[in-house]
This record gives sequence, C-alpha cells and structure tokens, in this order.
Amino acid sequence: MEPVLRILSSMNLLSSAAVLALVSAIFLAAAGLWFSQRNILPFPPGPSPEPVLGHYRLISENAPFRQYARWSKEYKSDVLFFWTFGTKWVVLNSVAAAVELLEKRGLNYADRPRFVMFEEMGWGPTMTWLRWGSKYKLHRRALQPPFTRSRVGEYAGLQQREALRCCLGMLDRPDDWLGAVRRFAVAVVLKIAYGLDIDGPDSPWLKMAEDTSEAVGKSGAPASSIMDRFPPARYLPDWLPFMERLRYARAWRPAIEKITREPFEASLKAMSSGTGGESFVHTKMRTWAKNQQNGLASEFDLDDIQGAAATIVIAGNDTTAATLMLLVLYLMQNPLVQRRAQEEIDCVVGRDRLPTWSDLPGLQYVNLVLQETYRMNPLSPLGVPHASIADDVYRGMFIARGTIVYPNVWAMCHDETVYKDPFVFRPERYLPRDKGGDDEPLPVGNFGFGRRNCIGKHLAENGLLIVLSTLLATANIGWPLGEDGKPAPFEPEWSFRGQAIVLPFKASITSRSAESRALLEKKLAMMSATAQELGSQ
Ligand code: HEM
Repeated sequence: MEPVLRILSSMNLLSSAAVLALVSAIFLAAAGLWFSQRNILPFPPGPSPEPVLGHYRLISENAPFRQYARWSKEYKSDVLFFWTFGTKWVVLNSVAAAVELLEKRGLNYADRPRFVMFEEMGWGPTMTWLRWGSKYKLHRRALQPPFTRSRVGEYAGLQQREALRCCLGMLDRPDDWLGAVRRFAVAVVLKIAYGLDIDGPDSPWLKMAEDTSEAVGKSGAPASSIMDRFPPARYLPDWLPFMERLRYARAWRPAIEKITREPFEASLKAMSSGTGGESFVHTKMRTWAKNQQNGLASEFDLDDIQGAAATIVIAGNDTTAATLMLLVLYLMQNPLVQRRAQEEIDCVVGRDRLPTWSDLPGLQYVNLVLQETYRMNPLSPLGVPHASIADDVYRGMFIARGTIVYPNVWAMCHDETVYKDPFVFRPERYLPRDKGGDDEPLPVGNFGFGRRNCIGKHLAENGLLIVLSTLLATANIGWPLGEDGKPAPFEPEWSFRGQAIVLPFKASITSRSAESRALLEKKLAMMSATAQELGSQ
C-alpha cells in the first residue's frame, strides 16, 4: 500500500508541479507580453508631466479642448496621452482615430470611467454614467427602443405642437425668448418620460429642469475633477482651497435628487388616478406591476425605472435647449444665412401654411444650418468619456486597459485641413461644388461614437428642425435694438466649463407678417384641440 500511496502522492506532486509550472508560464508569458508591449511600444505623445501630479495642473478647467487641439499640432499626433494619480487618459483629436477606436473597436471602448464627482452629486442609476456591464445593458435595452429612427415619429404631434407654442412664445415675449425655448425642451421629454405637462411659465418642472441644467452644464468636463482622478479626495473637507468641485457637487445634490424623485412620484400619482398621458414610466410600471401580481421578479426594478426616466429628461432637455440657443445666435449673427433659409421654406412650403414633418427632409439648406450649428460649437466638446476594457495598440502606441478616452469633437470640427475657415458660419460648405459649395463632410461626433452613442439623436434632431423651420417661416431674428433704436451687435458670453454653452443673450424677434402669426395661432389651436380629444400626446 505504502509504495502505491508514495507513487500516487508523487503523481499528485508531479501534476501539481506541472499545473503550477503551466500557470506560471502562462502568467509570465502574459506579463512578458504586457511588459514587452509596454516597453517596446510607447504611450501616445503629450506634454511632459510634473513629478507625482503628472498632468493634473497642466490641464485648464476652462476650454481644455482648445489646449488639447494645440498640443495635438505641437506633438504632431492626433492621439495624446496624459496621467495623474495613477489615472491615465488619452484625447483623440481626429475623426479617423475616434472612428477606429470608439467605433470599429467599439466593444473595447464601451466602458465609462467612474464618475466620482457625479456620484457625489447624487445621481441614481443614470445610463449615461453607468459602467459597461449587465446593469448598463439592461438600461440601454429599455431606453433605446422608444427612440429609434422609426419610432420617434410617434412623438411628431407632441413636438410639432410644442414647436408652435415655442415660436408663439418667442414672438409674444421676445425679452423672454429663452423661456419659450426652455419650455419646449422640457415639455417634450417630460411628457415622453412621465406623461406630465407644463401648465404655464411657473411650472415647478421648469425650475427643476433649469437647476439641473445649471448643475450639469457647469460641473466641469465629466470625469476630470480631482475626485475622479483620485477618488479618496471625495472624503476631504470641501472648504479646502482646491476642492471647489466637491463644494459644487454637494451644493447641487438636492437639485439632482429632486429631479430624480419628484416627477417620478407625480407620474405614479397621475397613473393611479387615471390622469396624465401615456409615458415611459407608465409602460415600465405596468410590466413591473404585472410581474408583482404574478409573483415574478422584475429585471427592471423601481430604482431602474426612476433612474431611466430621469435620464431621458436630464440628457434630453438641456442639450436641446442649448442647441436652440445656438441656432438663434447664429441666425442673428448671419442675416444672409437666415434670408436664404427663409427663401427655401417659402419655395418648398409656401407662405400659406407652416412647415410640417413631411417637409423637413426637403429643406436641404435648413438641415445644413443645423449641421453647421453642431460644427461651430459642439455642446460636449470632449464628448462624454469612454474607457478601455483591455490593453490596446493603436498605430504603434500603447493604450492600457482602464484608460479614459476623450474624443475632442471640437478639434475634429475645427480642423483646417477639413474645413476651410472653420470659425466662419457657412452652411454652404457642405453643398457639392456644382451647387456652389465646398463639398466638406458633415460634422461627426456631436452625438458621440460607437456603442455609447446618444440614443436621443433622432428625437433631438426632429425637434430642433421643426422649431427651426417654424421659426424661420414666421419670425425675423436680429440684433437687439440699442437706445438709439438701431440694431446693437455685441459679443455673446460663453461658458466652457464642462459643456460649451452660450450664456443667455438678448435678441430682436419679430413676426414676418400678420399672416404668418395668424397661421401659428390657428394651427396651435387646432393641434391642441386634437390632442385634447385624443387625451394623449
Ligand atoms: C442636441 C441634443 C443632444 C446632443 C448634442 C446629445 C449629445 C450626446 C453625447 C455627446 C452623448 C455621449 C455619447 C458617447 O459617449 O459616445 C450622449 C449620450 C446620451 N444621450 Fe444624448 N444628446 C442630445 C439629446 C438627447 C436626448 C433628446 C436624449 C433622450 C431621449 C438623449 C439621451 C442620451 C443618453 C441616454 C445617452 C447615454 C448613452 C450611453 O451612455 O449609452 N440625448 N448624448
């Protein structure tokens, strides 16, 4: 027996040793490959870091996208590398790099970094900030279908009615034209998400949405605060001089919690009393309630429904309002563009009716005005950052797993090798040469790249186009009048902390004609009556 045991144990030893040797070999090979890749392959270039802090102090909080674009030229590389406190990030300054990494190799770049500052601000399960994984996929599966190109037509009536109301509001109260724009943006997503209406300028939902825009719009580029770079910093006292963003996050926390909770509760209340229209919350709650009744677990629980509905409002309201502000600004600054777009509407639609849904594809120049607006000022100049899931090599440069990736959409949209006079607003640039254009490519990246691209693009674009074309058909937009009664041009103010937004400004907004105004009123009355009859959107 003893010899057998000895043989067995020696076999055990042998096989253990073999397994150990094999595991070690695999580990060494993998480590060797990683190290050899790292040693052989350089990280992308970039400015020299400081000891310990790396690039932390080198990146400006104001308009960092301009700095990255300058470095891209200086280091002759469309991909730049930075690090601080062990966090690595790369900035992609060309469409080619963004398409190759974020789209063609999209699965490897479908993650997001952890947004520690936003956690501190109190965001619940909001899809935009979720890491790649089962929770994220669950939210994308729930949120994407209602906003596909083929399904957004379901909101056409709602968007058109709100567009008419928006244009009438701008004409009636030109001093508060921004109020009408904000109302449009909130009304559409609030109805879709919760089935709730805005019942006047004092609606609490307007104030709530405005607070959230303020909180998000000026919170700095996502994942770039000291807490994001060095998470333990969130536990430091916020009175320290370099902790402004922690102070900011804590100050805005109540507003974020409010927008996540209150419309959801109001929607549930409306649902139980049988009021309010159909909505995302209604659909999801019905499934959840049915599962409860049948004793089944729900994959998408109450927290998820609440978080996903808030995502629609937060991601969809502010972005739409900010783009409409840009449209008003560029039309005011470019009267010839405005005239040409109005001529197109007069020619395609005529002056005895207003543009409708089916007219939009035929309004080529109006569509290009929107594209040029996207290009001139991408709202998220550094996108929403993605993060890499595994090590990668791009054109001989090493990109380690877990690297944060910022597409510099601003640099792509202002690349002089692609766009002639990139700082000039010229929608004609996209027209073919035989139609007097420069055949330049439409901008890409304003709605993101790859698997994390914006789910609301089609909804947003339809809404922007219907407001733009209705406004062009019914109003003239010009510089505000000075004390001498003459147009008084001015330089608008901007905020480049986080999103790139134009700050509120004055404009002169007047009716094109008594007839066009009457058309607005008549059509709004007609559409509101129909909506009331249908008791829905
Ligand atoms: C002009 C309007 C809009 C602009 C410029 C815009 C822009 C963006 C950008 C740049 C991203 C990041 C994409 C990426 O990481 O690659 C994004 C993501 C997102 N957008 Fe929009 N957006 C707009 C409107 C909307 C609307 C109306 C909705 C809601 C229906 C919406 C919902 C979302 C969501 C949920 C995400 C996160 C996607 C994900 O992480 O998988 N957006 N958007």
